[in-house]
Amino acid sequence: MDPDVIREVMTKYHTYHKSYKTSNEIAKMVVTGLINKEGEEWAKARMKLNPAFHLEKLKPMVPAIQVCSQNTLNEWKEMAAKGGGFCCFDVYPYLEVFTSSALARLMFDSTYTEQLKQTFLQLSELAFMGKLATNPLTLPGEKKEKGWSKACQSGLTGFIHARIVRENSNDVDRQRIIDDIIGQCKLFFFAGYETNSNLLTWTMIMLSAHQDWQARAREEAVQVLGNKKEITSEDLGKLKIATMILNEMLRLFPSSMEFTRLVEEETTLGGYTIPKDTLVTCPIIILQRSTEIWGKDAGERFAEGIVKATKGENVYMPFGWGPRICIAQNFAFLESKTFLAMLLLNFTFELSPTYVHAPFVDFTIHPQYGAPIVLKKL
Ligand code: HEM
Repeated sequence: MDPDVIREVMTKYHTYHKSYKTSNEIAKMVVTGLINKEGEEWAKARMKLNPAFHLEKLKPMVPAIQVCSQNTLNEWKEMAAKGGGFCCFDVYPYLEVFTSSALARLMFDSTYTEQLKQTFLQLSELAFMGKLATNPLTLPGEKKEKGWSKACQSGLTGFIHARIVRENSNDVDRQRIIDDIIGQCKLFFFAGYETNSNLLTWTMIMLSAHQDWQARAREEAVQVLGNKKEITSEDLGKLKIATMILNEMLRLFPSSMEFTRLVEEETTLGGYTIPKDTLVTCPIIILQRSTEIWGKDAGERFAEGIVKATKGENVYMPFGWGPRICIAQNFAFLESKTFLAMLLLNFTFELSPTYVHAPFVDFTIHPQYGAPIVLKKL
């Protein structure tokens, strides 16, 4: 797989379209917002959304992410207290709740209320059905999904109304704005909760297996954060070991193994003629896992950043590449680093003997049998 060919596919977004066209009704409910747009329509929508994801705009969110992290860790502390300082459980579902609650902050500036939790649960049911709906056939159970879709729609409408009222923007065509925002919210939820919980889950699994790195990351967290009550984005910027670890996790377990694009007009690529209506797949996992390119393991590879680690080559794309690169990578890092640092300050952890290493791929790469981990309160 030639990295330059992948670069070409990912960069020329007018020629290589995201291939989310489907006649399946469930998939249509799931694939909404920015990801469903092409050409000028996409460019306009992306331009509107970009500022909300600039690092400067996101920095003030760190305290709210810290509260979400603390809530999850408090639950773990309670479990540990009952077990004499130890607990053992599958961390994956808890990390999904954590990432959902952080998204609630991002989207609605709201805590993770019971009502929002219900809406997100319905959305994740829809996402699950969406994964099954990768063929054009109508699946049994679709009627139920329509019910969920309606319920999500009305749940989200409530939260958006509350925010519009709070922000006093009552002088415009509300329904149009609301429909548009709902589409984006659904997408942010689908794109954001599983990707980030996967990243944190693999990080916990791998740091359990590599205690030396866990110790290094903890030492750094203690040095940078000590007993600080409130974490800032500047603190997070100093967590170099944590950043190296997260980069390596995204190399080994990228959420998307491959990117698929649809060629709508005949074109040429890498010396080949590609006929109209062909799907082109870029399997980035092959590049990111190539021992020829990367050697055997991470070592200190990411110590001086991604450009040095890749020697400037286009071989590392966990957030995609080109104009349609992930809009929220800054948010993903703020969220993951905050949680990881707080986790390291509160617990040591190792793999449960029941853990089975079985990376499983549907839309994302996650552990097929969960992530049972033994945590010890520090
Ligand atoms: C570790 C976390 C994440 C990873 C690894 C990740 C990965 C990706 C990748 C690979 C793409 C490009 C897909 C393609 O080109 O086919 C993408 C796009 C996107 N991501 Fe993320 N993502 C993460 C977190 C998030 C979060 C938290 C959000 C929302 C809050 C989000 C929202 C989006 C959106 C809206 C797009 C579409 C951009 C466009 O088409 O212009 N992602 N993401």
